[in-house]
Amino acid sequence: MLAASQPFHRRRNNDRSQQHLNQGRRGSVTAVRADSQGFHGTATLAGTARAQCATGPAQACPTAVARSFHRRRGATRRLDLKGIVTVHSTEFIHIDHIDDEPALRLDRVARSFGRGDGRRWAVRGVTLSIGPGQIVCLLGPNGAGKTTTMKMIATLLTPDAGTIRICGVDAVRDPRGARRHLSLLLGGDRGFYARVSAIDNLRYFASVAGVPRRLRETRIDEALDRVGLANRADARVETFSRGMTQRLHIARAMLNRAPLLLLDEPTNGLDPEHARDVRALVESLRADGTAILLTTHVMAEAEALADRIDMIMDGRIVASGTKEELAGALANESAADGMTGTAPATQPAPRSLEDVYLALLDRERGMNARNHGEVVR
Ligand SMILES: Nc1ncnc2c1ncn2[C@@H]1O[C@H](COP(=O)(O)OP(=O)(O)OP(=O)(O)O)[C@@H](O)[C@H]1O
Repeated sequence: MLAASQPFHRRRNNDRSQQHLNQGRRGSVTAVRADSQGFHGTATLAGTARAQCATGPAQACPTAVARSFHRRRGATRRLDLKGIVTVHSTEFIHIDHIDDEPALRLDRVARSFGRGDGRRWAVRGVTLSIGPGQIVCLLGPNGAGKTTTMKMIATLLTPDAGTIRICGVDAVRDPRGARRHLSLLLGGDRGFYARVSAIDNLRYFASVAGVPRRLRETRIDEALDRVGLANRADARVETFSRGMTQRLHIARAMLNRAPLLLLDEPTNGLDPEHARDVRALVESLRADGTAILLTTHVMAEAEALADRIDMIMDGRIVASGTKEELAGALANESAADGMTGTAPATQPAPRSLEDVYLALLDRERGMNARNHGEVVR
């Protein structure tokens, strides 16, 4: 296994051809291994790239990139190499000029509902980005704007202002193009044909998701296997428990191998055992290089999974960082307030994410109340 971001190439390993895969001036290629059969595994590539496949096809490659290799064998052209590319026994791939482009970038995104006096802002200028293999958790109280943000990213709602780019594609100008790079998991009991088997449901959704016909059965088998439902593939969905249905949702979300996965409360209503299974699945998707935006009200889940927590309140990101960074910022503020006499200097440092979250809520509500008071006076 090659170390992350390590450029590499490989010379003739059999009598077929030279094998070569290297890194460009920017960006990274991670988690690729080579053996006598060629290159295997998952290359996580950030950005766009100029790529060449000189002598042979990239076999069993699931992404648009790899499909382009099949079609344009021997040709050199500009390809989108954002997200994950699984490369098997590729004869010759040369990659240069990888631009750094996160899987998701939101810039001052805003959305309101209603008109005239009844107009209310649900999201007020959210800016965030997520790179490959990163899990960002959007945490916030009911009505904070999490689902509205998710829906805008999923192109189900149009923002009133701001830009959303998914793997470099503008989601407002080109929603169809953006959708090719994302999967949305809303979960719950709905979303499948109850009287149809799990595998036939996935066949239907694979065709809807635009998975090429020749790759569908392999993808479906892999997805069912990965979520532990291979032995229930022919069972009707109506016979599934909640946990099984949720795992089937994840299998569905895996079909198009999107580099960006949106998970809205993925363990909502699951018992601890099934919630643990779902979390393990989410972690394995991150290990593949998938960028994941997650909403949850389960603090332990956010703490266990998130590389970064973006706390949203009243449509704004009010804090962003790891639990330790958020706790540190709160402790510094508390110390500064102690010095100015606006708060006791000896407030205990919040320990769990729940403590941090509740302290941040108190801080924001206190600030809002003070600002409101100033306006009223
Ligand atoms: N279709 C809609 N019409 C009018 N208002 C809406 C609509 N959808 C959301 N809102 C409002 O936008 C605000 C944000 O709602 P949103 O569902 O995004 O919050 P949330 O953080 O996902 O909440 P929860 O944790 O309860 O799911 C709320 O005040 C909500 O009432």
